[in-house]
Amino acid sequence: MSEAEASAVPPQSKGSWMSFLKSISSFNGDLSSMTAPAFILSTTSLTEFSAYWAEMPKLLCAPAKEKDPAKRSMLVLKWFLSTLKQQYASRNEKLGSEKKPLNPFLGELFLGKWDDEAGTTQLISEQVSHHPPVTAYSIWNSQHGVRLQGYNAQKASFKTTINVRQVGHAILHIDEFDEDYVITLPALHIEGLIGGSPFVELEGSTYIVSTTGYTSRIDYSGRGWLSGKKNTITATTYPSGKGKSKSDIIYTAEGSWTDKFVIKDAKKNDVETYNARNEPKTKLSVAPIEDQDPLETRRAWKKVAEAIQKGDMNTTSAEKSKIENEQRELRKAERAEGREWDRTFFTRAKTLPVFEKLIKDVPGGSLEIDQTNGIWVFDQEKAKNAKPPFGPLSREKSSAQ
Ligand SMILES: CC(C)CCC[C@@H](C)[C@H]1CC[C@H]2[C@@H]3CC=C4C[C@@H](O)CC[C@]4(C)[C@H]3CC[C@]12C
Repeated sequence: MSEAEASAVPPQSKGSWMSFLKSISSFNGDLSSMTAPAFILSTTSLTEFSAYWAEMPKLLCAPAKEKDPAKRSMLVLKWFLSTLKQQYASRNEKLGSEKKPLNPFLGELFLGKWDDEAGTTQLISEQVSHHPPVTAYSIWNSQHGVRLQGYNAQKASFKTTINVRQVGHAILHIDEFDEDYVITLPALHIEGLIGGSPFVELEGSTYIVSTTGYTSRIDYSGRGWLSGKKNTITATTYPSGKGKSKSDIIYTAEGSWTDKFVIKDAKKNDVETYNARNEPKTKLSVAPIEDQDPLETRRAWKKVAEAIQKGDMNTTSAEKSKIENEQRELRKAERAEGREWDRTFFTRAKTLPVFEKLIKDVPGGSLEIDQTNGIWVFDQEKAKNAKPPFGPLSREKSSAQ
């Protein structure tokens, strides 16, 4: 980096930033094992990221009201594209750069709900694995009969920058039509590392494959690519399955996932426009910390978050160590008793039939069970029986009255 180039690295952190950059050029792929300088640490744990899927509940629920399956797949595409800005650019916008999230402990929970014109939309997010780190979530709106569930892990590699491939998927279910949409997750890399203000750029392609017989493919590109513009997306929706042709495109989407995009039909008429800058978000409500269970993320990480906020690295690492030691003890006890940590809301499944069926339409798509410590599904029984203060279901009831 030239002297003249602007740097977001605080003067007193220059040295630690340089050694951090050096250390990642030889790291082993486990993002959680990376140690980073204080100014780049986030006070938010990855379990909270699941909320990005539904900060605009209206868009998530919109497909459930559409009778035509082709239009429904277009509305699912619109909702998916609308989540990208929250997922991949919101820390940037709020904090000035991407930051290193807290690495969730096994069993960590994040519970909340959105109340707005779409009714109540519930969120349950749980860290279902620590080695490798895997976060599972279930998001549902009973009034509209939509349910989203999924889980994800990250595989990182270093080649000029941090490159991250996401392992995992999301599945959207619409009750009214008893249909499913399997959603794959984009690969990303980090830009702006040298200057100390990292941000995410998406790359490659992802798919939304549906039991209705329509597939959307989304292509991501950035500055160095054909379009030359950052955060570019182009997508097409086409019929899938035997005897169908991918070139029989029924919808296209084009634009930017942080700005505007347009969806057109086969006759090139605009059918939907979206402006990420204007779209109103609904605030997620989370129980006050004192009412939360000790497994809930904001309660569990409170002291660490406060120490990070103050820039107090000694307390940060002391409080982090407390959590890590406690976790080590728990694992030790489980091993000694020959059992495994009982996840609060999710269970391991042997197979995932819908996924296996639909993923055939995704080039190279597979469950990669070995990368996620299993197949994770939301367990309705566990959720029903969850005792307060977990009771997101009881929280749902009390709020509906
Ligand atoms: C910022 C630099 C210094 C450190 C790198 C931090 C890494 C661990 C961060 C940067 C961007 C982050 C990703 C940003 C967005 C998402 C989408 C979400 O649905 C799952 C987690 C996932 C995939 C994050 C995983 C962790 C991540 C890859």
